Amino acid sequence: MAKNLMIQGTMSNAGKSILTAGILRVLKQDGYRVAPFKSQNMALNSYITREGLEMGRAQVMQAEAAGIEPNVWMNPILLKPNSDMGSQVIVNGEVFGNREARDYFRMKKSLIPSIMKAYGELDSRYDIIVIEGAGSPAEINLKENDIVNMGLAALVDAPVLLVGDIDRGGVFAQLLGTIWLLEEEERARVKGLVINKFRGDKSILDPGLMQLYDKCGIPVTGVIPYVRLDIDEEDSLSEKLEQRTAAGRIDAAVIRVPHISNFTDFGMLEGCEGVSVRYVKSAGELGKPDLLLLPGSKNTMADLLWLRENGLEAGIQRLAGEGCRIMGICGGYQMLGSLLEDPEGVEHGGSLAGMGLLPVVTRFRGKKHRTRVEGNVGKLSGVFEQMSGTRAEGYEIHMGESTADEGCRCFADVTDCVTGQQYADGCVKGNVCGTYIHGILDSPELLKGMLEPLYREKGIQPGIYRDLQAYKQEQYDRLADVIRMHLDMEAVYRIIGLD
Ligand SMILES: NC(=O)CC[C@H](N)C(=O)O
Repeated sequence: MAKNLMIQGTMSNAGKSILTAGILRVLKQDGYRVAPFKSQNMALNSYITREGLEMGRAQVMQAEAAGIEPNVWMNPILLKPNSDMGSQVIVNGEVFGNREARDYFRMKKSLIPSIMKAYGELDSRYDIIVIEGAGSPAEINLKENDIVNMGLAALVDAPVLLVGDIDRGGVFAQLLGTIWLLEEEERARVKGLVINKFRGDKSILDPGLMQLYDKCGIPVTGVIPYVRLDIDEEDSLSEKLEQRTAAGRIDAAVIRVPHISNFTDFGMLEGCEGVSVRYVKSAGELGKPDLLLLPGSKNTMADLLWLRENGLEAGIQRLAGEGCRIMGICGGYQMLGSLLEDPEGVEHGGSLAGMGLLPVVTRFRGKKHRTRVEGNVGKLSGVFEQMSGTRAEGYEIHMGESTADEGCRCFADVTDCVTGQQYADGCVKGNVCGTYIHGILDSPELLKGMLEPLYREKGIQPGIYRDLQAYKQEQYDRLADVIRMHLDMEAVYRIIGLD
């Protein structure tokens, strides 16, 4: 049986995910077999495992930090909000169905066996499981059916570290308020407090820490400074979406649709020298980019209507006519087509004309296409010629299935890594292309083939294509250094029961 430790926060974005990843990294460096766990995640940024199952990105990042392959056991429930009222509920990697918030709240408890089964799989394989909570354990209106914070801690008998965010202010009230709102036996689980995102002089903070201890009897296990690391975390990703200006010389614009999903697709591009990636929300911001990217969307038709109403669609069509390189990924690819049909009301319902830039019709159906693929880009000409034959790999997550007109060029020939089935992916017409493959731009050869002609046109030196995996590992090691320096790891080992 594994030992465990749970990281809970005083609020969302207190830094639980990163702290969990950092602790996992330190434990891994110290020679333990470790795994992350979060019973329920709410995010549109998901990932497909080797088995073709869907899970949240935060646990993928944490698995990378722990040096192991991501598995749905690490995140048995994923909620993907697809309307103002509700979410698509994914249980153990597969779609369970759409649920309104109220209905989900009622059914939550019935998911405990699935959660415990997933946890049990990790329990038998690893030495230590570091569990991440969600939001705050002191939401007194939600406590009754809790399966993510103290409810889960009790189910798996985990000691808790409670993290507060000093950057947003009121950290003493956050921590004490949370402690005071807990039941006696819940409070007894909290073995240490962590102050996160601290900037300033620690000696000024110290008297406050003493008083905090006097008031609740729980020691402060660490004061973690505000650090800027390049790690795929929901918060930092959302900050990226606010990037508006094109400072680099190749201007890549990503259309920031309201239901944007899988925006990790652009991480590698962001790291290329001489390229600036900006996110565009209105027609006025569109400008004249060198490369226009339409990202995935959890609700393609609703987002297409949004583009239509705010004038962005007309702007994109104008750019297409002017020869701008346009690439749509998944939902973005679907929008570029001629028609979208949703007879069963899977996402939006009804049918809608697409942008008409690719001869493709998309039909939504009840079954999710979910897999990893690998293959090669086809023989392309014109602005995309240099991408021809390059290796293409990544993953697919979509409800819609697209059919391209006979005789038109596909984007890539791929093999489904789960079933072994071979098929043609996507479509290319002139300077517009579309693909279902998420993570496509992480393939260095393909990215090079896309960018090099642009570097040449602009007369600038080709950029550096970094080794994404090595770069990520380096970031996790830097995170571990910060954790070792500022979190009392001896105390953490004691709390885990490994002193
Ligand atoms: N990941 C995506 O972009 C999904 C596209 C679309 N919502 C579908 O499910 O078909």
